[in-house]
Amino acid sequence: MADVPVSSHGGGIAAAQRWLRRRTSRAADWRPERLVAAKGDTRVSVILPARNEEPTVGPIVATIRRELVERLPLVDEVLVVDSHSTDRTGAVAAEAGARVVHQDAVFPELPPLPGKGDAMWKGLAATRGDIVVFVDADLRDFGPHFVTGLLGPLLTDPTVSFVKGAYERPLCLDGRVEKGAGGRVTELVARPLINMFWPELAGFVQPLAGEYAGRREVLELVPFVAHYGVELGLLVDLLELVGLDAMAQVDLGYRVHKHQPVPMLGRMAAQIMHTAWSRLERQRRLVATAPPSPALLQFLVEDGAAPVRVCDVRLRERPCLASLRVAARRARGRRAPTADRIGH
Ligand SMILES: O=c1ccn([C@@H]2O[C@H](COP(=O)(O)OP(=O)(O)O[C@H]3O[C@H](CO)[C@@H](O)[C@H](O)[C@H]3O)[C@@H](O)[C@H]2O)c(=O)[nH]1
Ligand SMILES: O=C(O)[C@H](O)COP(=O)(O)O
Repeated sequence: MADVPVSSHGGGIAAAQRWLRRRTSRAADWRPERLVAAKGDTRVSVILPARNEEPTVGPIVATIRRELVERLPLVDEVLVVDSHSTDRTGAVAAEAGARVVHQDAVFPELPPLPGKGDAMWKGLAATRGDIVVFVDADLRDFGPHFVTGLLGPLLTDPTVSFVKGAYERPLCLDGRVEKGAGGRVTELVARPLINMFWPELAGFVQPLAGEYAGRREVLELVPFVAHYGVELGLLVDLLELVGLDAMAQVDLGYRVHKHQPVPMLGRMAAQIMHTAWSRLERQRRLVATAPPSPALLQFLVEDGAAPVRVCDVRLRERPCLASLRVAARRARGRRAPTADRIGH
């Protein structure tokens, strides 16, 4: 494929390249002892959304507790949000020392929603940290540098609001390891979409990485897409809210995780496309005559047959937590005017 001449790159790509040089660091740049000194009174919460991650959630939680709670006082709370698991994820996480909440037990008055983004939003609501770190619960090679790397820019630079993990992603299938071949939805869907519509974000090496951290005051001001669109939604919304220079990325090295089957990746891709559509509409860059179809018809080859399945991939999202808290306070004020108002 021919290179595009530099002069015809939009300003967005040029901004992304400048940002890449200025705002990218490596996990090894952030010595944990230096971070403990920089932390002061800042409280740090680590949240793991987890659905059926019995084999990996325990070692991840145990490592965080041993290295970053007991050996070094860097992390103040570790929360696992059990996202409708049907295995022993919750029990294993609790045995390893995490606080565990069930996704639907947070804001039980709201209609339940499935999905990773919803689990993260519930985790944000159920924790107190000034800085919140999200880590996927299916990592096979987890080390404390995943957390310390993400905390580095946030604990040492008040102008940074959000930090995303970057890494090399092998594809490990059937005992074979293919270097750089992982992240199929990233490469085939998310990266092209980002370059087309939000080129300033093109410097994020792993825009769909599930490992990232942010300041609560900022994370509570953006909505969370309930499904796998959550990563793209957050990047686009945070770009609008805080600007590119308040975002950073940290190279965390190498990441091995549980690969999902292709039909599942198809659904993930569709959810990401719906998220992109919603942001383009919200930013008034798309005037649609009709909404996109919420259905994805898939052909699943099972036992030699090819059953057809229709999946609902429409966008569902949770509002920004800050607005929900204001609404809840108002409602409480209406119900119990005297006690509530005197106390606050
Ligand atoms: O309904 C769900 C689905 C997943 N998860 C958890 O979310 C994490 C990531 O999910 P996974 O299914 O392993 O996603 P990947 O196939 O690894 O997808 C990548 O791309 C997704 C789309 O952006 C991101 O959400 C992921 O973090 C990123 O790792 C894991 O801890 C899951 O257990 C939930 O908590 N609830
Ligand atoms: O981030 C992605 O692109 C998806 O999670 C798929 O990742 P995989 O190709 O490494 O399974």
